[in-house]
Formats: sequence, C-alpha cells, structure tokens
Amino acid sequence: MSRFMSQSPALPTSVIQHDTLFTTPLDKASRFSFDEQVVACFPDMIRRSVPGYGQVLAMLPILARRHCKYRQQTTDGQRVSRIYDLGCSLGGASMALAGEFAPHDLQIKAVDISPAMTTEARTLLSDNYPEHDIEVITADIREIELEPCDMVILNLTLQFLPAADRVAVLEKIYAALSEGGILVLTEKTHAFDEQYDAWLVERYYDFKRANGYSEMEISGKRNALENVLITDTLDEHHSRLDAVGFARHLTWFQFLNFVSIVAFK
Ligand SMILES: Nc1ncnc2c1ncn2[C@@H]1O[C@H](C[S@+](CC[C@H]([NH3+])C(=O)[O-])CC(=O)[O-])[C@@H](O)[C@H]1O
Ligand SMILES: O=C(O)C(=O)Cc1ccccc1
Repeated sequence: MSRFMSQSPALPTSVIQHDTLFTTPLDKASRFSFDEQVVACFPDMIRRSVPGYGQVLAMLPILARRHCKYRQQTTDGQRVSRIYDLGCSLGGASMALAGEFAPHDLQIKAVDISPAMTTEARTLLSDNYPEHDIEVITADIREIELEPCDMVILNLTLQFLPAADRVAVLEKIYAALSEGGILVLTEKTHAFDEQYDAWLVERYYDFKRANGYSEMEISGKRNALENVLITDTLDEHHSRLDAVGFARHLTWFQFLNFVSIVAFK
C-alpha cells in the first residue's frame, strides 16, 4: 500500500501515547509549549488535529525527487541533495524523505528549538534510518546559518514565530536555496472574510470532534494556542513570499484552514 493509501504519517506508532492534554478543566489555564508532555503524545496529537498531515508528508519525497538535483558537495567530495527540515518536531518530514531515498542521496538537517523534541527525534531517526546522513540540531531557526541547499521544509513551523520575524527567516531560506530549489511551506491559516473563516473554524472543530476530541479539549487547546500559534491568511503568505524574492509560488494543498505552498527559486 502506498503512503497515500494508508494516510498514515511517517511517525512511529509503537510508543505513541494518546493525546489527553486538555481533558481536565485545570488544563485550560496552561499555555501550549513543546515540552516532554507534548512530545509523548505528539504523533497522536498531530494526526488527529492536523487535516492532511499524512498526505503532505507523503508528498515531500515526490517533490524532492523532482526538484533536488544533487547540487551540493559534502566535505568528502560526495554530491548530495541537502534538505532542511525546520521546526522538525519528532522528524516526521525527515523520516518521510529518508524512507524514499537511498542513504547517500540526501543530507538532511533537522532543526528544532525544543530540546525535548530533538532528543526524541535524534533517537527515532537514528534507530529507523541508521545509514542516512541526518543531523538533528537544537536551535532557533531565527538564529542559525543555513548552508546552500536544494529543499527547505517549514511544515507547520512559521506559524509559531512572532509575526515580525517571519520575513527574515524566509529571506534567509531564499538566500540559501540553490537555483531550482524549493521551499515547502505548510501552515494553519485563517480566512480574511469573517463568515468564511467562521465556517472553516467550525468545520475544523467538527474534524477534531470526529477524531475523538471533546468540547473541553477543543476549547482548552484553543485557549492554550492563543498568542502562540498566530495564523496568516493565504494571501499574506503569498505576498510575503513575493516580498522575499520568490518569483513563483503556488498553493498545492488545502484541507479546511490548513494549506501547503511550494515556492520555487
Ligand atoms: N524559533 C523556532 N526555531 C525552531 N523550531 C521552532 C521554533 N519555534 C517553534 N519551533 C518548533 O516548531 C515545531 C512546530 S510542530 C512542526 C511539525 C513538524 N514539522 C512535522 O512535520 O511533524 C507543528 C505543530 O505542532 O502544529 C515544534 O516542534 C516547535 O518546537
Ligand atoms: O490542535 C489545534 O488546534 C491545531 O491548531 C493544530 C496543532 C497541532 C499540534 C500542535 C499545535 C497545534
């Protein structure tokens, strides 16, 4: 069965805890953060609360196959495609790529600011893909320097940066990408039109209900994400990509308020 048919994310299923983070009234007061508690249930949380997550991951190696052309050279003279997975969490995107490429084709650099995430990602990636060249880096993507690369993945990460920092990160990505390289930007968005937005939000909550979340869990998570996950509109994303220099970019995926854009250098 292909990864599309199963719709399952590349994340491991053996040690996943069920997401019970906002099941009691007390949880309502807490601010969402990517700590050990979230790490433990993250694969379950993301699968049940991000529409299309598995399908976006399944498409990454297909996009990489078309656009990564071994343009980079390692210190030992090997020609590879270098891919950044920025805000990697447990490395789901990196795993989706590693699973479809031979070890020597890719050099993956997976970066996350949360040490709880990177500690677990390091173990998962080296256990599952011991032959692949995958480096997991604990760092703030606003501060790291990027090496020349063929593909950058921002899968649900830009939305967690302060709005004022988003342009600089995209400029840095644009500068690091080689000609012919791509950025894949996946985000939760909101609609500019209030009525359309209300409809999308309500259907999104229906999606969460259908995936077993209670009213308390839905409202608890909404409160915890306030001022933490700050969405832009799809138009704002495209305007920003224009502003940083990407001449061509298109929305290739949308499922309710979740979208994925590919931007070509
Ligand atoms: N400044 C920052 N620098 C680095 N990482 C950051 C920063 N701010 C937040 N993060 C990290 O961005 C990740 C966002 S989750 C990405 C899913 C993953 N991409 C996936 O394909 O499974 C999306 C979600 O949970 O909705 C978290 O791990 C944060 O620690
Ligand atoms: O659950 C939500 O309300 C979301 O917006 C998606 C999500 C998934 C994982 C961490 C943070 C937000």
